[in-house]
Amino acid sequence: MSSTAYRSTRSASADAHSFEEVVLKGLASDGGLFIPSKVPQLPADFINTWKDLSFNELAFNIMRLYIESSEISDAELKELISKSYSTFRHEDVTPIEKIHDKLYLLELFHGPTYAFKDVALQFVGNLFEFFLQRKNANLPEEQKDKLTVVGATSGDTGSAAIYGLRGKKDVSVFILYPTGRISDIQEAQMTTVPDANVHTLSVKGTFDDCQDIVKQIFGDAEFNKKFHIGAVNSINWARILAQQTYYFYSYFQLLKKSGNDATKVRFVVPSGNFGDILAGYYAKEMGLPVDKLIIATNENDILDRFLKSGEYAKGADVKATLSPAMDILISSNFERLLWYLARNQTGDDLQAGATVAQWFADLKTNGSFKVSDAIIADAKKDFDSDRVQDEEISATITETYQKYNKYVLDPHTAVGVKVASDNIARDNGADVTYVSLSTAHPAKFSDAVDKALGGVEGYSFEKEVLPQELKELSSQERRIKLIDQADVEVIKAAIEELLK
Ligand SMILES: Cc1ncc(COP(=O)(O)O)c(C=O)c1O
Ligand SMILES: N[C@@H](CCOP(=O)(O)O)C(=O)O
Repeated sequence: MSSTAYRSTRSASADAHSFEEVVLKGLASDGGLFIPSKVPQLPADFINTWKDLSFNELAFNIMRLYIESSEISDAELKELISKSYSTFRHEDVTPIEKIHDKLYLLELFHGPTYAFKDVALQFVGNLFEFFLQRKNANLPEEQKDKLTVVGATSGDTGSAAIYGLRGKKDVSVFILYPTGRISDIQEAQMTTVPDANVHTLSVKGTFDDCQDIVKQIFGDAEFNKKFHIGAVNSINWARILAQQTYYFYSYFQLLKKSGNDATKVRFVVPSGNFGDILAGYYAKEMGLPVDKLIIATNENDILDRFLKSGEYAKGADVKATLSPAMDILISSNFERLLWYLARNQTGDDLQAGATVAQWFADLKTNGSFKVSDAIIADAKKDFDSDRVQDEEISATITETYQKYNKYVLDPHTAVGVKVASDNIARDNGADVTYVSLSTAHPAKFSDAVDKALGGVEGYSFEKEVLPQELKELSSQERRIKLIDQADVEVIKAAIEELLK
């Protein structure tokens, strides 16, 4: 049975949206995020019937539970999935790598831009194209629906969105990134793409400024009506949906690799905007036997502070860390989890919407809100958290390289590995296996990797880490448009101008 009625996290009234509407709108008009109010449940014998499926077959089975076949037929969904993952370099799409008996890495960086975002954004790009082609079939050019995708990035979403959408018919994409706060390779990936439908805006400010501007643009009814704004950030439900597959796939891979020995499985997820780990929450809620989901943050630790104190507080300034893609003050996707936590208290969807709307109004006016002890206790049934400092990131990269066959971690993955290792030490030999998500290829973050490994004898970034494809980017011409004011009106004007 599929779970097809989507609603907004901030709606206090009966609210039902189709999958297509949710994907094309991105953000609800009340500022909330779309969610399936009922999480579908797995078939009772899913372990036996699903454990030997390929990545694509699993993706189909999972997505089928969330998308009505009257919206996308079986054949169409299979075709979308197969097209999306044909661009990956690894036959398993997202393989797992054993580090030691208790720790596995889930490698999510085998897609076109070497980051976990490709798993969702290759699919989202094809989905946009599918819906638009269907809508626009047989319409004269001037009546065709055109989508203007506007996204904010701290480096990885932008490149993955651009590679997912470049050259797509009837879609233009605008990516805002904070000037000087992304790595050189990330900027090269985004700005060397020559397709006419791709635009990048380098904004003087932080990622949170960019994310805020994007949300303001979604809230601007007139602009939205004129340009049909679409979302590629994880506020778009399709991102979260597509990311669920690798929790299932890695669970089954782990069962095989460990000879069915992995009884308690915990996923550790380097987290910023809370999209990646939220996909794991849905997998767990559907019935995947995950013991815990562990949020690993860098020093921008709003999520870790929340789980420890119950207060969701923006904090002071964002800190520039060695894991820049996670330098985020407000985790926009956390709102989805908050809705389920609020609903668990009363069982009432409408009441949950009113509660979440109030929390976010408080966040806007006071910079924080606090939830009850009961809600925190509920969150802790599924989640645990920890924060990692820059020195620990460097030490983890060095230690992993030296101890585990020269395996090179990217700094975000190192945040997860550090948290997993601390948990393993605390478990004191207990039978728990950790799968830590490897969210980017180390080549994307040469500064952090070189800082950790530069002094290690025999190490060479060029020879051991940098793929030829990324090496070639450095000599390509970049198109950089600087925006020296993090201001929504300035950005809107730039978008209008470029669309002309
Ligand atoms: C490499 C990398 N790791 C981790 C994260 C955090 O993921 P999320 O924002 O889904 O929590 C990001 C950015 O989102 C990222 O680019
Ligand atoms: N770390 C992200 C920030 C945007 O997050 P998203 O997952 O909501 O798109 C990035 O790399 O851009």
